[in-house]
Amino acid sequence: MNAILEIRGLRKQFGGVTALSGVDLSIDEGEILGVVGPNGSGKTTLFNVVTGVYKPTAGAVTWHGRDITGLVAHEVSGAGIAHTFQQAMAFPGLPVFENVQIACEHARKSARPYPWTTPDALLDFVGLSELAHERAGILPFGSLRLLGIALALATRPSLILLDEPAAGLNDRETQTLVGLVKQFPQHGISVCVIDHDMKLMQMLCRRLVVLDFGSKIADGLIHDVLNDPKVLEVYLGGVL
Ligand SMILES: Nc1ncnc2c1ncn2[C@@H]1O[C@H](COP(=O)(O)OP(=O)(O)OP(=O)(O)O)[C@@H](O)[C@H]1O
Repeated sequence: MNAILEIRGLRKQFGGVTALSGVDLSIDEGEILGVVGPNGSGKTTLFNVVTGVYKPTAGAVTWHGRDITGLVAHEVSGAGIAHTFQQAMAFPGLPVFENVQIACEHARKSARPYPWTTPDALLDFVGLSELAHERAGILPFGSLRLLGIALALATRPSLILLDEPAAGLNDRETQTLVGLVKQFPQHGISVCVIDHDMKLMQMLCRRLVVLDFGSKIADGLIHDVLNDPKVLEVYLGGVL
């Protein structure tokens, strides 16, 4: 496979806390990669360091062969990497449509054909057209998550990092989310998804990475990883 993102020796220290202790990871073109791990294992920090929210303490991030280590968030977004957050990042006082419109106005220039170039197309894709004129702040939780996806897609990414996209969603909303995310690769968008929900991971991912205390302890086909004794030990009595 062709790696589009390569992470080498990534380390992040918060004072005395080592959130990432030298992680190597690659994401292939067209794949949906899952990242799991117990609370505090460094998953969100990994996304935050890749997307420029935090600067790494050491290590390198390469995107399509270009060193993007330490770029700030808008530069990473401009390079084609989008990020959805555990907490929705919409403007709560503005209508849904305007939220998406603002994001579309900041879309990067990309020569690649893109299926969702207008707010209407994005809202239609995520199923929020009927709520276009509601204030984002009054949306139910599941709809807010879908808005977060529309905002990320509006930037025209070729890689999207999803941080616990199904947390708090009911089964129907989770199925909707899975249906959307599975379409991304056919539109040239690779995916890396963090979640605690192994059923979700099995629906979405072929490959799974496991972090524990800031280190990668497994990386392989999801079936193999979920049967790896090291992984079972980490999750013993837990979510597996
Ligand atoms: N801004 C910060 N300042 C200080 N410590 C932090 C900060 N962000 C994360 N940490 C610490 O780094 C470690 C990894 O946290 P992180 O949020 O990346 O884990 P996680 O795997 O995403 O956890 P969860 O599954 O609970 O979201 C934890 O010990 C956390 O307390």
